[in-house]
Amino acid sequence: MISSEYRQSNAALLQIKNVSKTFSYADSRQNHTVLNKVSIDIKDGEFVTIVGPSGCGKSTLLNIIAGLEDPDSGKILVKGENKTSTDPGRLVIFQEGALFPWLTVLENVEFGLKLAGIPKDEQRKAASRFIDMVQLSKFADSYIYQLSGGMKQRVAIARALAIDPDILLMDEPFAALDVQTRDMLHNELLQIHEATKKTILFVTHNINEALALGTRVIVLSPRLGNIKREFTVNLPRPRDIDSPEIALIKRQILKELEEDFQFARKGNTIAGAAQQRQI
Ligand SMILES: Nc1ncnc2c1ncn2[C@@H]1O[C@H](COP(=O)(O)OP(=O)(O)OP(=O)(O)O)[C@@H](O)[C@H]1O
Repeated sequence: MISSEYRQSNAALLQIKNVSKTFSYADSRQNHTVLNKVSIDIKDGEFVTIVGPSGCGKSTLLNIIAGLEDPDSGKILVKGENKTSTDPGRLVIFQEGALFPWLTVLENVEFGLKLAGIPKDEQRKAASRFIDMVQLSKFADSYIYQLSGGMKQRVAIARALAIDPDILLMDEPFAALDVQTRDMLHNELLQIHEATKKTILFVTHNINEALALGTRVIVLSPRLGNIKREFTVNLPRPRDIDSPEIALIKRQILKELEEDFQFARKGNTIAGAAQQRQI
């Protein structure tokens, strides 16, 4: 829960400060610097999308923010507090919802609440509220294996919301779904954002998805291991992805990424780029 003083202070809820991460490989002499001093401030209630080509470090950044992975240097601050491990205040929803197939929808959503020691009747009340919010009330007693991919992702969203995190971290949660289901879930997620005012950080390699959802779109570059450019999208949502305004921003994003696509096609890494600059 965020205090009213904190809301009034207008400070960033989440601060990513100079985060760097390099992976080394036993079978290769080359290291791969995926994130190179990345800094982002996110305010309470913002819906920020991060877009970038496959392999640019989106998941690595999200995992570091969630406390699932350690940065080599840099810090993650939430409400000004340094965070170094996972906690229910920062929850990730993955592409595969990571649900328990042997439990029902209701039991899955109640699970985290049970772990948090919430009394049984409150568990039921909170779980039912969020199952209703993702429009799955009729399926509360269904088992996960009986659900479609889109329904599973709705359960994952309900389960995360029930725990009332400060920040919802979403790692390409709709990437495996068909286009119609994805569009439907975009609209549902926007309604949920409107209703709950949760802070959401959503990563995707899909520019349309980033532009449909985000009030701010951050373009991550694998060549820089950092932010290439940031766009504020001051257009009402739900948005018409084919509108001239969106098409204009999309062209700008593609232009920003063109260099990176060429760079990635050559199989380069940031370490390689640094070496090239020295030559
Ligand atoms: N644990 C790890 N060990 C070694 N290399 C890793 C590890 N995790 C990620 N990488 C490498 O870091 C780079 C960035 O990976 P990451 O998954 O963060 O990218 P991404 O932008 O999320 O890609 P995608 O859109 O395909 O999911 C990739 O080259 C990947 O192979």
